[in-house]
Amino acid sequence: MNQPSGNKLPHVTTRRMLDMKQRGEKIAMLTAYDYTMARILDRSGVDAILVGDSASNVFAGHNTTLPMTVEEMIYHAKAVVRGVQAETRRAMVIVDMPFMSYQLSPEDAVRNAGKIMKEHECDAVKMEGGKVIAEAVKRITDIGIPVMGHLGLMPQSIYKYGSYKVRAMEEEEARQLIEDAKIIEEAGAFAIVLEKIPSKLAGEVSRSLTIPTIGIGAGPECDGQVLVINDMLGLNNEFHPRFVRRYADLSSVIEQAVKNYVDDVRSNSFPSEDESY
Ligand SMILES: Nc1nc(=O)c2c([nH]1)NC[C@@H]1CN(c3ccc(C(=O)N[C@@H](CCC(=O)O)C(=O)O)cc3)CN21
Ligand SMILES: CC(C)C(=O)C(=O)O
Ligand SMILES: [Mg+2]
Repeated sequence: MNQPSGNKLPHVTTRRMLDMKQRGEKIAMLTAYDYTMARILDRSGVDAILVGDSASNVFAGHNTTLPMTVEEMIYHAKAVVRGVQAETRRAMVIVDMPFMSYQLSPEDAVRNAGKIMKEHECDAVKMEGGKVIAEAVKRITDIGIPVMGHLGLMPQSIYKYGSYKVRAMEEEEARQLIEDAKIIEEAGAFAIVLEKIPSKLAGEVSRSLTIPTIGIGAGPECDGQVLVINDMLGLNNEFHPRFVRRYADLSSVIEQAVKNYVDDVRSNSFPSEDESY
């Protein structure tokens, strides 16, 4: 059935993600921040595209994700949604709620989640935290907005941790994480990102939940994986923690192409007659 707007719903839905977990099919997610990249990702068959607040680092050049605003997230999300709509709209588009857009109160969280959902046609929002944000997660899912959780290393809390080291290495924090995962599932989340925690713990959490876990630096026992697109394409080679697998070396490709262009301009070999009117 066609939507009244003429826009299609995504092929991958929260329901489909749950089915994938039950069938043991892994979920492949990547981040994107713009139209061009979103088109390529959707065409390539990725299951979900995360408009991450990592845009703060890789797009805007900040040191942390904290400066990102709701308006900036919406700007990126709109571009990404246009990208998947230009393709088959297969992938789900999930948008990170930025720092301080859901921590203040459940009311504020609902307002901001609603704003993010209303301004474009993304499919879900993502929020970092356990017990503390459970009420907000429940309120947001209750009004019909799918929520993805995010536990383990939570970059919006980096000033509390003081480093990007592996989380939940100790018994107490691991126990807390298992409990938080359960709480976020019960609050209504459809999936949970597990960032930079031991594989064994991620496996335990994945088996204890009905909803899928999406890991980043959390080992092979998660129900899916996510990476920042710039990292996996080798666009910023300075950032290379062990959980990043580099599938391309695009920074070298771009550097060489730009060098060639600069040489061609300087030597007057670009543009040619064919490239002129
Ligand atoms: N480009 C990029 N990729 C990411 O995965 C990412 C972002 N940015 N920004 C938001 C968060 C922050 N994330 C991070 C940041 C650092 C490490 C990390 O492993 N850093 C150091 C180790 C730090 C330590 O052990 O003290 C490293 O090995 O590079 C991991 C995830 C994940 N997210
Ligand atoms: C690393 C992923 C999970 C994320 O939250 C982001 O890109 O902002
Ligand atoms: Mg994020």
